[in-house]
Amino acid sequence: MVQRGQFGIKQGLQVYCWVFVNWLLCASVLVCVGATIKRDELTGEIFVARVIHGGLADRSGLLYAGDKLIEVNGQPVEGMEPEQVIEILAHSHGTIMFKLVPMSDRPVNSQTLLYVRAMLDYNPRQDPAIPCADAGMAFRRGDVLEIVDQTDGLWWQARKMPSLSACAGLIPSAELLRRKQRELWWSQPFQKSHSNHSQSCYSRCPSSCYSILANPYEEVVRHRRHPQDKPRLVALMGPSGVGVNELRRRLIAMDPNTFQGPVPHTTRPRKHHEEWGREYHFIGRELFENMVYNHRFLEYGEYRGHLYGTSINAIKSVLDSGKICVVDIEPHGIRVVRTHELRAYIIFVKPPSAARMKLTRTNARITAAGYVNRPFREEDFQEIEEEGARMESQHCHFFDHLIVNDGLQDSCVQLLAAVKRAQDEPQWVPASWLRPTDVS
Ligand SMILES: Nc1ncnc2c1ncn2[C@@H]1O[C@H](COP(=O)(O)OP(=O)(O)OP(=O)(O)O)[C@@H](O)[C@H]1O
Repeated sequence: MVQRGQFGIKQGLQVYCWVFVNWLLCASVLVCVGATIKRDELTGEIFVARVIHGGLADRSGLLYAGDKLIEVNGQPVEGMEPEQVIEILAHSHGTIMFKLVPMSDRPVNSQTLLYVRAMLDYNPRQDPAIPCADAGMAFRRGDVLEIVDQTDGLWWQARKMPSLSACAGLIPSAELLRRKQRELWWSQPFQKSHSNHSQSCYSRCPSSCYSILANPYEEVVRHRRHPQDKPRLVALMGPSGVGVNELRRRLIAMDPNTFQGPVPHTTRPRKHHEEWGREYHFIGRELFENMVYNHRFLEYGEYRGHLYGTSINAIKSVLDSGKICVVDIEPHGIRVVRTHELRAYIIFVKPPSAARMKLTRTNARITAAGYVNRPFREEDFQEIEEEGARMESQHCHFFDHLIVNDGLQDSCVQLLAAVKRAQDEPQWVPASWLRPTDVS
């Protein structure tokens, strides 16, 4: 708890008294005050470097970035190192008195809030460059952050959403992250071994490194689909064998008037009982290859000399009909469905432990492109678990929801609830989806 008082203004000097009750000592006491300080190397003067948004100093409205610190508890601070000032504060009990010269033009805070999704992990405790690690905020890939202050080009202030704490923390700006990631990326090929390095505060992206370099934070907005809008595409992703197809089949079977899969294209000849556009869109190889060339497929492959694929147009025609299109995707399909056009809600189907799968998959069969159809072996469960962990660690920042496919019944209930939320409730979506002029 803190009480404060403005003691006086004299010849441009202001004296503030801060009384701390139930004082909690932390490594850098200025974190309690909610401000960081810096020293002008030419003059030796100490300045308030930044005021942490929502912190004590900010809420009091008494300290501003740029104010010159003259005395702390009666001790002149000019010429001191910032650490020495912090030392004085650390030994203060009950009352802290600041004497300072306020900066001449105190800024009016006119910043608009920005929301971003982090595309990488960050740990201020492992970042030697951060001005004050205690004031830093750790985050993980996929976290949505509210950027409350971008005054400093290198260090932003942010809160993690949903925001429970009123106080913001320091995070590296997009520009600083781009710089750091570039340095890290360039330095890696010249290092002999990766195993004995101390862990970096910026975890290097394992894939699509270039796009993460360009955009370490993706701007997002909270958006609720209008009832008249097309439904959102639902994309299920998971390691082969986890049960993605089973869940998709069951969802569609539960309510075929609401859910539908896209009709695939194939170059194989039509059988007499098949109808064009019902089982498949039957097309010639030349047209199929042309569609591949023009990136019109979410995915495609060859089986016994014939091409098969799921086209973007087939997905769009389900959505245009007002039904919720449900597809399964591989990791490379993420960028195809995460667009202004398809606006996919991505659900990761995560395997339970190999031991749990061994118990629950006793009657299950592993199938792969018509070549394999056999009961699961113990090593299959191990592989599914490992592949699931790999997928999650590499792509978790793109997942809107995660379901652990343990019991099938329970997973179906969870899936249905998630799909309903995706259509009816506000979700964080890339801001570019709502700006028609942006290329997504
Ligand atoms: N939760 C579950 N409990 C028991 N069996 C399950 C569960 N989920 C899926 N299965 C069974 O596991 C087998 C594999 O599932 P499915 O074919 O859906 O895998 P998949 O993830 O689509 O893999 P692939 O992409 O290789 O086809 C099927 O026999 C399915 O019925």
